[in-house]
Amino acid sequence: MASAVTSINDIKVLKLAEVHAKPSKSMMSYGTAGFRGKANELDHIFFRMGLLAVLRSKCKKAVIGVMVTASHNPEEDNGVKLIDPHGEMLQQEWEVYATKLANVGNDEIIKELNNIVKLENISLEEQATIFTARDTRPSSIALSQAVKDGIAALGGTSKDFGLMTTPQLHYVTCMFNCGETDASEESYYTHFADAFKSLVKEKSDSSIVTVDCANGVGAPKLQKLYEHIGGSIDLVVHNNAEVGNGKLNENCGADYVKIQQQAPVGLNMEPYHRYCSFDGDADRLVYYTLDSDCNFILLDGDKIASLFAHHIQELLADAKLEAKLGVVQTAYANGSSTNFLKDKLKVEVACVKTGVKHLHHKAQDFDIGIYFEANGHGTVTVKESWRKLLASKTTQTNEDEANAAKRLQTFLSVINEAVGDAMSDMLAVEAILHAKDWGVREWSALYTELPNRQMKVKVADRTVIETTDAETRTVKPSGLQDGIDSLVAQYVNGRSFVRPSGTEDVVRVYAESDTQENANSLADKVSSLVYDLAGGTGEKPKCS
Ligand SMILES: CC(=O)N[C@H]1[C@@H](OP(=O)(O)O)O[C@H](CO)[C@@H](O)[C@@H]1O
Ligand SMILES: [Mg+2]
Repeated sequence: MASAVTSINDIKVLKLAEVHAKPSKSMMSYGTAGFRGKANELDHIFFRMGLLAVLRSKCKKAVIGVMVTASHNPEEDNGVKLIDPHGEMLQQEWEVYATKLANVGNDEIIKELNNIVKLENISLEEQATIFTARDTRPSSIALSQAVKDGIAALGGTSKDFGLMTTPQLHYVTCMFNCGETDASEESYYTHFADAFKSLVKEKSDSSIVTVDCANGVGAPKLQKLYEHIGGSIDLVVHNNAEVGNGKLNENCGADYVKIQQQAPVGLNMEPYHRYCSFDGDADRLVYYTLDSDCNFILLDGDKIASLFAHHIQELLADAKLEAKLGVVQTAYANGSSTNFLKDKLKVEVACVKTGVKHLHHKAQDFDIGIYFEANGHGTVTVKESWRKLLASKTTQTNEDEANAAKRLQTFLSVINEAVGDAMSDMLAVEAILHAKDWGVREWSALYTELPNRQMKVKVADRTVIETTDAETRTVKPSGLQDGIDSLVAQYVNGRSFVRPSGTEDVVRVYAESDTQENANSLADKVSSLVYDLAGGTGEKPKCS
């Protein structure tokens, strides 16, 4: 353990800050999921996030996680995010400190740190422990070291878990702070594999799942999970950089499949067989298959949320249990999924801004909150008070009701509540399909998506676009929203919105309509409008 400190050791911090010097022009902000950018421009940010994690740990008197990953971004990028004690994303007020600390000159670092200490009333005598982990990017090793240098500079202790998926680091951070002092990667596998094996005792004929791991950290970790699961499921790992020569996220992974609406590279699909994709740090999951005419069918985050809601609702009814059940989505959710949840299942649906921190927060308003981004990032949260109610139901005399309560309890234990987790969500999907004796065909028939299209527009400065109403409408630049409104009015079931990305240097355009042709055409027209009114650069984007 490092010795307690009563004031910031200026000399030590400044010496290491020189080693991890900030390029003079660099200005970055803590975005949708932490800092992201070109890996070779980020060294100072990682060092400073090590510093910040120490203050956060002292402030919360708990272990804090720091994950080194840029998720679905290209291999050349990297990123860093802090994980709060219960495995949640960093509290939003601290994102402001993170941005400030990332952008000050080296000479102002000490002032900024002292400022946070004062504002948050942090006792520097507290011990600080930080868990770190990284994805498979070549740059991640050196950038993890920069984080550890930051931790050491402020006298914190770091424990490096090495290669891990993002949800694994969330899980071990949460478990350790909940009192499981031997929380480890191994305890992650044991927990989820045991939960799955008690839900699925025998594999069914249709349970071969081919998993595209995006050539990322998900591949070796899924292999390990599979070793713990034994004979309950057949998994085939595809796009594993350890055995092939594929590049991280290149023409593969959940983001590629969702946006391109096509299979990842090298996958030969058969009608109605089961396929899914993780993203680069394995916190997103999408399923897909082919129909009998070999049309590509995507079962994305919206379909997963709908399947979860359908199943949980059934178990609640069987157990005769009341619960405030809600689903949280973003504007990217397909209109048909929202209608299905509201009109067919009669479930409350909330729409919040993009970024799981917003969804997670809102989900906690419900006894059982299911949240998913359409891209496949999501999970289920359960209120502690309601969990107790469920536990008491499992011991009631009515056997059928008690058994249904037990099934729900076990189902909830296969979910990683701390954060969306591709591996645990995949187990949850497989457990539901097994319980219902469904294949992808039955699952996909829950509702039919409205055709949609997403596009990216490059502009000189994406901050010229400002949004409101959970990012569904723009307020700046002037004329853009009016233009979008009049285009949307020309399409049957038209819907479109634009927002600056928080992880890439682009403006995202989303469009939905009655046919794919119309969705493409609306997306093209809105993209062109963004290009003209928001300072587009390079070639005008076109999807059709
Ligand atoms: C449309 C879309 O998929 N946006 C993604 C993407 O954020 P942007 O702010 O849109 O770049 O990355 C986030 C982090 O992974 C994820 O939470 C979010 O859903
Ligand atoms: Mg990710």
